[in-house]
Amino acid sequence: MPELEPQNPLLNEPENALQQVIATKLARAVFAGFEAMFAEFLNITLGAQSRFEQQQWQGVQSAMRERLQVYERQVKSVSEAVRIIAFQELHEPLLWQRAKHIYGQMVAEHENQPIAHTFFNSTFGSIWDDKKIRTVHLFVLKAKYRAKPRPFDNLVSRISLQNGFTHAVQQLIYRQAFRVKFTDLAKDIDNLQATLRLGAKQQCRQVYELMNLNDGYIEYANSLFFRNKACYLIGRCIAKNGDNMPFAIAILNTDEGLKLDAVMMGADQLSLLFGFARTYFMVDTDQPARYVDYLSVLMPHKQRFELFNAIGFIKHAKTEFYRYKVDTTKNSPIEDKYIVAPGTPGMVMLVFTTPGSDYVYKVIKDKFNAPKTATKAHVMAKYDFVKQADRVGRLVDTHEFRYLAFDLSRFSDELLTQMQANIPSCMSIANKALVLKHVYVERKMTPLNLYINQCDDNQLSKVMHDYGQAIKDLAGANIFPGDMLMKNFGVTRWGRVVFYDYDEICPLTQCQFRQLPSSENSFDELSNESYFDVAENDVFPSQFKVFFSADQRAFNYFYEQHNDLFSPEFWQQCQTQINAGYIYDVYPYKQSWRFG
Ligand SMILES: Nc1ncnc2c1ncn2[C@@H]1O[C@H](COP(=O)(O)OP(=O)(O)OP(=O)(O)O)[C@@H](O)[C@H]1O
Repeated sequence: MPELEPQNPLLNEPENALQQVIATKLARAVFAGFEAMFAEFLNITLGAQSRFEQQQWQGVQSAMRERLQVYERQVKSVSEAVRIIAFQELHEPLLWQRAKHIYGQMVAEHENQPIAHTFFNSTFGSIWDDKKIRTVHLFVLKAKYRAKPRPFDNLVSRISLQNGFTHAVQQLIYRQAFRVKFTDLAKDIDNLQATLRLGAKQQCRQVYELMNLNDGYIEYANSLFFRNKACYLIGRCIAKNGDNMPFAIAILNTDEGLKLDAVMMGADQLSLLFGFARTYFMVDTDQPARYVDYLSVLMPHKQRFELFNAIGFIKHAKTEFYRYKVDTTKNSPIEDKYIVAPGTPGMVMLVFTTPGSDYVYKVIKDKFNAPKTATKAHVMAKYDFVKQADRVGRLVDTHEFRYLAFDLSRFSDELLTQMQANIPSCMSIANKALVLKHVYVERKMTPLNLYINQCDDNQLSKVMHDYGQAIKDLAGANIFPGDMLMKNFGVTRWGRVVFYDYDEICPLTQCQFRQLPSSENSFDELSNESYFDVAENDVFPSQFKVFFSADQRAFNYFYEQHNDLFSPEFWQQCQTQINAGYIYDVYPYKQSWRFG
C-alpha cells in the first residue's frame, strides 16, 4: 500500500486515524471494483475474434449488450461494499476526500489511470446525492488528472518496405492469425496493394514516392478492431520524413471464407468508420488509453472522448467530454451563446446548442405538447433502448448526464425564457452556473428539413436516396423510427442521413404493417373519424407520403428510389428475416470502395 504524503493537510490530525483506516479500505474496494470491471470488460472483448470466426452474429450483438452492462453492474456492487465499509461515516465528505487521495496514489502509475479515475467518480456519484457532489471529490478538471499522450510503440508493429511494397502488404496480412482461411488471398492482396498505392498517390505524395522507392514502412495496430460482422486492421503507411497515410482494412468472414472487402484511407475516411452513429468496437487490449493516443495520431481531428467512446469506454468518454466542454466554452468567444437549436422545436425535448458547437443538448420537457402523450420515464426508456441497440450508422449516439453545469452568462435571453417555461423542474441557477439535472448530449447535424432547402437537384436526389437507405438500414437492424418526418433526421458533414428523435422508436417486430382498408362508402374517407379499427401498433406505410407534404420535389426523388417503403410487404419481409435470425450487412464504407 503506498504511503500517504505527510504534506497533505487532511492527514495531519491524529484524531483522524480511524478515518484514515476507513478511507484506505474505501479506496481499496473501489480499486478492486475497477479491476473487476476492467477484467470483465476485457473478457467479453477477448471473445470478439472467436465470434467473428464462427460467424456468431447474434452472439456479437448480445456480447455488445452484455459489455454495456458491465460498468454499472460493478459500480453498483462496489457501492454496496462501500456502504458496509464506511457505515455511519458514509456521507462524511472528509472521508471521501481522504479516500480520493489514497486512491489517486494507488493508481498513479496504473496503465489505465484515466479510466480508474472515472470509476472512482462513478462510485462516488452512485452514493452521494448529485446535488452535493463537488469537484473536490472527483478526478475531473485539474490538469494533473488529464492524461498526457504516451508512447504507443508496444501497441504497433512495423514492416519495412525494403523488399517492396507488395511484399510488405503481403506480410501485413500474413501476420494476422485467424482460424478461418482466406478464400482468395492473392487476389485480395493484389486489390489491397493497388488501392493503397492509388490512395497514397491521391492523398499523400511523399508516401507514394517512398512506396515506389521501397523506402519507409507500414505500421499496424497489434489488436484487431471487431464490430458487427467485420474486423478491421488499422495502421498507416509511413514515409521517412514522417508523412503518413492512415488506413483501415475491412476483413469479412463470408460463407466461402475470409475476404478483404475494402480499405479506408486517410483521416477523413477513417473518421467515417469511427463515426458517432456506429456501435462500439471490440479491441482486445488492456491498454485502451494508449490506443486512444494512437488513434488520435491517425485521426487528429477526433476528440479523445470520441475515441474512448468508439472503443467502448463510454463512461470514461463522458469525463473526457466534460473536460472538452469546459475547455471549448472557455476558449470560445463570449458571443457564442447557447441558443435554441435551429429547426422545428420538439414537442418532447427542448434542444439547444451554440452556433460554434458541434453538439446539441436535449432536455426532456416537463410537459409535452399535444398530441404527445408519453411520460418522461417512457422517453428515457426509449433513449436507453437506443443505447443498447446496434445503431448501424443511422442512430446518433447520446450521452446522458446528470447535474451538468453550464456558464449562465452564455445563455441567450430567448433560450432562458424557453427553459424557464419548458423545463423548470430540470434546471437550477446558482451564482454563475446553470445546472441541468438531466440532459442528453449528442452530435449536431443539419436537420434534414432545413438541409433540403439548400440543395440543388443533384444533392436533393442524393440525400433522398440516403434518407430512404437510413430507414432501410434501421429496418434491417429491427428498428422502426416511429416518426419518420424529415425534421427528425439530421445530415452529417459527410452527407449521411442519421435519425435523432427517439421518443417513438421501437423494435420493428413489434409493429403491425397494414394495407389501408379501402372504404365501401366514399364519404368514409372524408370523415375525420377512422372508418376501420386501428390498434396502437398498426402502421400504414401508404400514409408515409404525408412526410413530404411540404415538398413535392423531395417526394418525387424519394419515391423514385424507395417506393417499396410505401407498401406493407417491404416491412413484413424485413420482419420475417429478423424473426428468422438474419442479421443484415451494413458497411461503414461506400459500396464503391468495396473490392468486389
Ligand atoms: N442532433 C441534432 N442535431 C441538430 N439538431 C437537432 C439534433 N437533435 C435535435 N435537433 C433539433 O431539435 C429539434 C427537436 O429535437 P427532437 O426531434 O429530438 O425533439 P422531440 O421533442 O423528440 O421532437 P418531436 O416533437 O418530433 O417528437 C429537431 O427538430 C431539430 O431541429
